Amino acid sequence: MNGITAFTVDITTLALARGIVQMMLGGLLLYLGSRHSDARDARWWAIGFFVNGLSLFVFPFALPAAWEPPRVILNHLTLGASSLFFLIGFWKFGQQPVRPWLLVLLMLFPIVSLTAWEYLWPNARYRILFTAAGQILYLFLLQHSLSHPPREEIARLYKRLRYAVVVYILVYIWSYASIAEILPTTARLTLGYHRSIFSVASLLYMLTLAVGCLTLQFAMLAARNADLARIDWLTGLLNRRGFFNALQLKQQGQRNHSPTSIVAIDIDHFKSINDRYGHACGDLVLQDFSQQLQAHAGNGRLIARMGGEEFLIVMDEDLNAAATLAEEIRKALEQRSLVTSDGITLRVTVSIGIHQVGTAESIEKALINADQALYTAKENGRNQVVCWSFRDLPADQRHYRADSRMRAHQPQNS
Ligand SMILES: Nc1nc2c(ncn2[C@@H]2O[C@H](COP(=O)(O)OP(=O)(O)OP(=O)(O)O)[C@@H](O)[C@H]2O)c(=O)[nH]1
Repeated sequence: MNGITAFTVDITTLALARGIVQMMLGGLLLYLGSRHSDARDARWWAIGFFVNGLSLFVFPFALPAAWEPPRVILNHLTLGASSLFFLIGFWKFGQQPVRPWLLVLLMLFPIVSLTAWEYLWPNARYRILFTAAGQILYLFLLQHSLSHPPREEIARLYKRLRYAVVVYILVYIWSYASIAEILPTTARLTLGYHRSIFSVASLLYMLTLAVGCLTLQFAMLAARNADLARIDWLTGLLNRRGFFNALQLKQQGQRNHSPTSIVAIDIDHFKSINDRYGHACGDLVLQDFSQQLQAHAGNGRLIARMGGEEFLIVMDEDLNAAATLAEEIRKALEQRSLVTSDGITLRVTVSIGIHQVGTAESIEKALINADQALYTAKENGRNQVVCWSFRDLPADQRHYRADSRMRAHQPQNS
């Protein structure tokens, strides 16, 4: 037995086996997509694997010569179509825009290839190479889409999958450059050996892609489940649990001793919105208010809905910055009116307590102090900002005013 026969693979059996395995993995993705609404986009990948499997199925069977043209057409079209489905799947999974013109371009490759080299100027070599050029374009687009992971949790998976695609692009180009006789003779292998390497590489690549798609889908479901535990479903802000987790992570990662301030916010007379207009209107107010909070305080600050109509912002800034932000939010709410689809105009105001964490003060104590300032704001007549350090002043002096007194203020340590 010489070296070449020892490594030669039965390509026909391999193609059939690969087709079957791909279809089974596609079925698994389809099952996953039908079981979880969050995994619905996995169905694009599933269709991709089925259609690609079909392109392999059409070759191993011995058919009469009359069947050759439909077999070639089916092979080229299914190969082209499968790339569309894979790309749509990755674009949707990665929350990237679907670009129809690129899909049309990709599908044009096998169509033009068949029209030109199968019918107008029959040339099997050109036909294969032209369709392969479309596949190379698809692989480049695929690796590009993998450079933008939709979430931090799956960034590593994306990176590894991208490496696999890049390696396959190299093997693919080597293989077709060999077929086209572009490579120098020294870089070429005998046909049987070459085909074996390419078939095995394609098998490994498709298996990697299938396992990668399944792993990505499970990783995304796990990440979304983790979100459910830490994100408030109504407003999309951190919930109480998410807030304390994030606070813990923030404290662990904090190296410098920048000031930390807390802004505690509560919507005034919120119960009366529910009582007067119904719970749905109350929910709408909470959602709108959360959007306002994100718009005003959104950059790098912790924003959470702690329960009911109570919200918290934690920021790495001093009391002056907290007071300015709090007053901005209060004013924005005072001037805002929300009109529901039924034409109901809803207006709310907010009471706010602010506090800068003292150097020797625990965050737990600081949160209680911010809360106390908030209740002082409620007692004081609502729709105002109260600083905890001013709580012992006469009632008309407790709330924040954009005057020099606040700017000169130094927080007390407790
Ligand atoms: N619509 C809606 N209402 C909620 C939700 N969570 C809590 N609430 C309601 O929020 C209201 C809070 O009322 P209170 O604690 O009395 O406070 P308030 O009416 O805002 O009065 P003050 O805080 O004193 O100004 C209650 O009626 C709760 O039922 C929610 O997710 N959606």
